[in-house]
Amino acid sequence: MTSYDALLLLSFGGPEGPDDVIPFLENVTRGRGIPRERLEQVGEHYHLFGGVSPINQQCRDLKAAIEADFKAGGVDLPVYWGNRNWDPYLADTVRRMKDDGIRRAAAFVTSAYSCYSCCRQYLDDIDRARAEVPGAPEIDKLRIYYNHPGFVEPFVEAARAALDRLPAELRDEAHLAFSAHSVPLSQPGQERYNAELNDVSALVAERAAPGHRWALVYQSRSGPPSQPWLEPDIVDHLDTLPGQGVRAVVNVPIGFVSDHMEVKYDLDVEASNRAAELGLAFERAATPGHHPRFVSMVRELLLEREDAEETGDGGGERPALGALGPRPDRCPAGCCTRGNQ
Ligand SMILES: CC1=C(CCC(=O)O)c2cc3nc(cc4[nH]c(cc5[nH]c(cc1n2)c(C)c5CCC(=O)O)c(CCC(=O)O)c4C)C(CCC(=O)O)=C3C
Ligand SMILES: [Fe+2]
Repeated sequence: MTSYDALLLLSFGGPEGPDDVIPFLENVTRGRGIPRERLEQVGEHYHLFGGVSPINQQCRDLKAAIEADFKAGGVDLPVYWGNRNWDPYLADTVRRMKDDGIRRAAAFVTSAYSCYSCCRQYLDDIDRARAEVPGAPEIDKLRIYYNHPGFVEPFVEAARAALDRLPAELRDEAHLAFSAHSVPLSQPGQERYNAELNDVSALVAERAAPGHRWALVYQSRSGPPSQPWLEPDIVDHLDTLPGQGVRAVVNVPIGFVSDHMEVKYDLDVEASNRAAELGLAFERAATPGHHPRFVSMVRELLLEREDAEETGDGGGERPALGALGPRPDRCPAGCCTRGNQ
């Protein structure tokens, strides 16, 4: 028996053709003070890929994999999918869930960390969508999972695979550059975000490439230059490496769940081109995507939540690797808002 009657996959959304690009970017940046030139630049990244972001197909693949895993694991729940910034918009999905008679859903968000953009903003999305739909189901976000074995293990495997793709004579000395989406230093939760990223990067480095040098760096910053964001940027970081005798780099996009546009352009085009200019061998590790271990984590998080409800506390096993321990089962009121890290 489960106390939930559906799983909601909640994601960012992305354009699916050239005409979607600008309206999508306007949705993402509404009220956020991102310079117009930056929007046009980012629009060009999407146009290089025919105006199609990979993220929606990745959500379809993940949804199908979760459905298959639920079926095999004896969890008899429908899976719905809704986005913050593009069709299927969350409010439309919530309306459909209500029409289907769903009363209480658990939400799995395609973002693994704590910070305003990663967590609170999705909670706000849920509140806003529910407010638009009278009689909307209750929707509970599952816990933050950046240090869950189901997130860490696929990265360890992917980092090893990327190392193996390097020329054999450079493999043993390769430098690991872990990267995550930058956020403004003014963003609530950024210190915690940085600490979580450091913790899990250390873990993946130690397991995939013990003894190798590594660094946590950032990418995809978008604010005006006057505004401080988390640094260093991956491209600036690459520039420093040849001077330190580094000849090969494995880039692990530890901040992301799937190979979406920030990975396909900012890493596979921009960072990879800079590495080539610098004469560095460069391999980018895959993100979890719909890796079976990542997919089974979704079921484990759901069952863990149900178990906690039955026993009336956060008890039971809550797997978490690294030094920081599991995040609270439910985000405390005000987490990742100003004044609360
Ligand atoms: C922390 C974080 C994650 C990771 C957590 C998570 O996954 O949620 C993330 C993911 C993503 N970011 C994405 C795309 C964009 N993010 C932008 C802008 C911004 N991101 C920010 C932060 C993050 N973003 C911030 C602080 C901004 C500034 C505006 C604001 O304060 O909100 C912009 C505007 C243009 C620009 O880049 O300036 C775009 C197009 C896509 C979709 C890619 C695709 O289409 O495949 C994904 C998954
Ligand atoms: Fe973003």
